[in-house]
Amino acid sequence: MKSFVEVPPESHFPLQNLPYGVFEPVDGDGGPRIGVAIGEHVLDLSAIAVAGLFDGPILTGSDCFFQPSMNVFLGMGRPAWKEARATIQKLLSVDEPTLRDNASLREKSLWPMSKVRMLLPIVIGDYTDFFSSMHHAKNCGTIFRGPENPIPQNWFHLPIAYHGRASSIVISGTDVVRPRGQGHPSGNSPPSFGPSQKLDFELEMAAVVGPGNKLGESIDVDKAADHIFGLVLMNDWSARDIQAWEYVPLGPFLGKSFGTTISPWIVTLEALEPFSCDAPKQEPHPLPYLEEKISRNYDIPLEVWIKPAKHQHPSIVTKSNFKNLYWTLTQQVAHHTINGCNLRPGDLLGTGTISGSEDESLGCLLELSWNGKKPLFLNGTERRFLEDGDEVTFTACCKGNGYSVGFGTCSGRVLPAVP
Ligand SMILES: O=C(O)/C=C/C(=O)CC(=O)CC(=O)O
Ligand SMILES: [Ca+2]
Ligand SMILES: [Mg+2]
Repeated sequence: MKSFVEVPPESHFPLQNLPYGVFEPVDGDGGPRIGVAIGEHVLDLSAIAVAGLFDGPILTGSDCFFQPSMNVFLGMGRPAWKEARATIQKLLSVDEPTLRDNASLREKSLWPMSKVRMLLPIVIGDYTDFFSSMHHAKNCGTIFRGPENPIPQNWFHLPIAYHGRASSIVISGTDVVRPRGQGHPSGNSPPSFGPSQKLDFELEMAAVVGPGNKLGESIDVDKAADHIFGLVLMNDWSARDIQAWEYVPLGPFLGKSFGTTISPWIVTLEALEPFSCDAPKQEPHPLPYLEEKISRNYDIPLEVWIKPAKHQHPSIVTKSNFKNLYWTLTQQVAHHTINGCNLRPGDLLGTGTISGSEDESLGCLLELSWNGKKPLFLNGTERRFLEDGDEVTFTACCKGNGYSVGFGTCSGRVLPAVP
């Protein structure tokens, strides 16, 4: 499978991937539109639609690619997604002359990535964050609540989550301002107040919801995959000092809601299919509404890099994998809707921090530095939590036979707190 558009060998975006995003030209030549990444270019789907090349039964005449966000297309569901993928894959392939031999259409529709700015691809009505890595749950439980019973009893029976804040989700490349807030009182003194002293990243991925469900109805776990369009990388920036003081008994609030960063390219479940793998065995057995005929995970290697302000190069701080998750995406969707809560196209479902079992595969600094007790070294520089000027970058790339299906990067730099 090869494209007439040049794809460098290490590219995350060969013809097998075709992730979706929303971009605008940097020179101000028109507004936001939907595109698909191919090598170091973006294919403008609005230009392809204007040329009448989406000519299948569902997409002919549709306005879904004339939108400034993906939501309309997301709501159309898997038959439309399959049709679009087949059309785009054919149009970009090396033996297909339609676009390859049409210089004026290529000029209008293929943008070098250096000439575009990526935007949030979806209007996110609601954002939920799960807690689905057992290693992360165990480590956080030990740190916050003690080693006796680190994982709460409910954790093995349901995918725990909290409702996150959608308004502060930003696209990769956006700076994040260090939050201010209250921290634990020491002794008889009042709570402390000021810039967070324990700012952290959380290595997550997030599912982008396609068609939703009606209020009052629920989504069957065996049909839940049809409600998931694809995945992005997600950094759930977390202020551990604010979180530890505020979260009893209602859960995370201001320690998380000041910022969440996502990567711009949504990699579809179709593109991830070759990397699907068995999900871990669940013991105790889940209740019937969470029991699925086929329980799958994806083998997606993940990395986190930090570049301190004064460093020339970033240093790697952890290597994890999506397959470390205990609860599957489909179980998360089934659980989210079992009470009749409605999901809507464009909703974002964070997986929770993806920690593995090894010291080198932990998904946040809280775990890596064991709440600041044990420093990490970034090319000689000590880190317990994030410092101003640190740039945190996540990346993920599945290795196929002679090709990669990658996510690009999800990055953000820490700015000092407002005085
Ligand atoms: O165990 C706790 O008290 C807190 C855990 C988290 O902060 C994690 C959270 O946001 C969910 C996750 O990312 O897994
Ligand atoms: Ca989180
Ligand atoms: Mg956050």
